[in-house]
Amino acid sequence: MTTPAAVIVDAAAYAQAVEDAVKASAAYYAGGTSVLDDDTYDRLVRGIAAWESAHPDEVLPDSPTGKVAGGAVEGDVPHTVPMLSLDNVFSPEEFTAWTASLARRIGHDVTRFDVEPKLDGLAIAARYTHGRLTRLITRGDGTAGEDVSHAIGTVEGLPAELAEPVTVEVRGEVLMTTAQFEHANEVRTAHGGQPFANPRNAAAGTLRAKDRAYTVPMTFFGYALLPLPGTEEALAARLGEAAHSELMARCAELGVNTTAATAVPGTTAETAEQVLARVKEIAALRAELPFGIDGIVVKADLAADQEAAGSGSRAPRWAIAYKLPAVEKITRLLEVEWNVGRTGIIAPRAVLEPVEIDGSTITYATLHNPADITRRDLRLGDHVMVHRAGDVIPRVEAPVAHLRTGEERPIVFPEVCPRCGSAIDTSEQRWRCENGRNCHLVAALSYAAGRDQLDIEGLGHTRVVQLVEAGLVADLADVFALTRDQLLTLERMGETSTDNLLAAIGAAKGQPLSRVLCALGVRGTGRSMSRRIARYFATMDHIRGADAEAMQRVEGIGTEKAPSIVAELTELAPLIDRLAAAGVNMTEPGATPPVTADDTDADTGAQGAEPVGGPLTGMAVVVTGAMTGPLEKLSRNQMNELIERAGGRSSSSVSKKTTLVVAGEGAGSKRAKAEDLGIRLVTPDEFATLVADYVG
Ligand SMILES: NC(=O)c1ccc[n+]([C@@H]2O[C@H](COP(=O)([O-])OP(=O)(O)OC[C@H]3O[C@@H](n4cnc5c(N)ncnc54)[C@H](O)[C@@H]3O)[C@@H](O)[C@H]2O)c1
Ligand SMILES: [Zn+2]
Repeated sequence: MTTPAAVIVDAAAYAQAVEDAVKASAAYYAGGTSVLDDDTYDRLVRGIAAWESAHPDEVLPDSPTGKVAGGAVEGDVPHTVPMLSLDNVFSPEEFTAWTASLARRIGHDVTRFDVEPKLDGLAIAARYTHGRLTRLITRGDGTAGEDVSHAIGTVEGLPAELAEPVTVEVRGEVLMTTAQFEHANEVRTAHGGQPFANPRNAAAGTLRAKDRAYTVPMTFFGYALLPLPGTEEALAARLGEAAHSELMARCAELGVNTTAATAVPGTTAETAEQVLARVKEIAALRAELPFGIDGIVVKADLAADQEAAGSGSRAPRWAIAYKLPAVEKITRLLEVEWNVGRTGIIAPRAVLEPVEIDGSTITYATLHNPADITRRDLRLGDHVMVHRAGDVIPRVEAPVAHLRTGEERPIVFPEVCPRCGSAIDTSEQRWRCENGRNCHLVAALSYAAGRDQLDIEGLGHTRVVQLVEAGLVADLADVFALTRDQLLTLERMGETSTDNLLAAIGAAKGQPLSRVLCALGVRGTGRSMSRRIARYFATMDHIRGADAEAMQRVEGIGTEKAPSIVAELTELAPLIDRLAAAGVNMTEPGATPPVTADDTDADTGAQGAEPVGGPLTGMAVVVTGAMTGPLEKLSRNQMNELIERAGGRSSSSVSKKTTLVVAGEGAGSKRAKAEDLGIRLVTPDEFATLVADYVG
């Protein structure tokens, strides 16, 4: 489950890797500003360890291996008992091997195990004198830590006063819950500071910061309880003999927060199998926990077993961290897309430089809502911490602000609905298209009525919204059923505009099949594809009769597109029937249906659709510049329709395959390219003469 170690090829690369790791580690523990994500750091250290085991004589004194905190941290407050790190296992096999070696070391199977979540924060020692919290100390290098008593009062779960006036040290993890992290970044950016990349970094940076103008809460979970020099003798003896599970219960009695209060309480287990079953359970709950965990800690429960196992300089031998795959990686935020959901919610989505997290390549991540983007101070081009756990949709945790170059750009929020163009309701955190559930309908109808489709003048966006809101249309066929009386009930709809609109709707019924097809908005069939399909099949009946194989005979439709077009047309069948019943034209002028196998040899079938004998037969034509003369009023789409009626193929770019370029006034680069390639050029007037029989 781990990513491979970084490959170190020589001594110079090794020295560089050591330097990089120590630097990253120092930044990580000091203020949570490492340039590496944990997975990358761990890979680097595994690479260093691999090189060192092959070159044991060349190990550098600075090497992070075998040291608490990679040797990058120091402290001046000595610990009574070292605060160590933990060794890792990554699989059930490695775990079972660990239990076996521990059994060998202590001379019998471990009597009982504790299984606890491995909280992803920082270790801290909290000293209580006669029940009062007097000192907070970081882990440091394990022997001595740093005094961070200034943080007393900001850590939930670590009471100022215990339930009993005892002198003890509580050890545990300080972290930020997801909610605390969000809050911390909000407060921080509001004060002009830079956001933290993730909760772990936020806890590290916050714990060590002194004299902040603001305080942000953190949370503590205890996982050890031990005597101090001032502890009453009997109590010290009891603590020294107690099993870990008993100490945890004692912690809770004293008023200290422990994992007992969470969805993943520490439990005990008798066998390695039971431990592994519990590991699975905790791993499955990981994605839903309100705080981060990076593994499961397994400990020998009994003090006697722990004592028999002893400790190394970096880690105890009676405990192990069963690591879970990394759920966070650093990558770049390339773009933000705005998608409109079924209910009209407009949700931002991050487009990322692809990054692999736990075996999956992540390209998109949710950003929740616009306020969230502002709160996180995210910018395009930012390095971002991306989080993905289980099957939950990946999310952008925060920018990695200390990696900014100054080239980052602000994220532009949409001013109108990106789908239907209506206004956006921004009164809630989640923005919503004012058309709500009708957004899709408004977009679909506006598109169908557009100039290049049914070209219904007077049926612009505002009018469509009005019709939909009045409940007069629920699909395209309803437009053709509108009555004069219905239209007259609408606001700002006088007699003249009503009659004009009805006339335009009437005229739209005569549009060629290619435009009717385009108006249906079948995915993968824009203007030119709709024309090709319509010219090939000539009638809607033939189009609907085509299976995927027949559909593929149309130029540009491959094995992927064909079935989806066929399927969508089947879905649209009731709508198409109603359109036809309303008198909408379903044939393509000038095209002849393909000859089918029923009529003649199957072999000739494919040729059937090519319009025969037009003046542009076999030609690839590009139109550029402004049209004049008889062609003046034609839009580019209408020009393309004309070309295809006359037997040619229309294209928007000039290439070696182009046979003719119609260059009007103001033609620029396309004309120049045609000249370069020696392609035949004609003026709009010459072209109009050439296709005279097909104009209008
Ligand atoms: N990104 C970076 O640049 C960078 C640099 C250095 C270290 N790191 C990360 O830090 C980790 C190694 O450092 P480490 O030694 O601080 O921690 P560790 O992951 O090796 O584990 C030891 C720590 O686990 C914690 N812990 C959580 N729950 C516990 C429980 N129930 N019982 C006991 N301990 C518990 C304690 O703080 C303890 O000190 C690695 O995962 C590494 O990726 C990252
Ligand atoms: Zn909309």
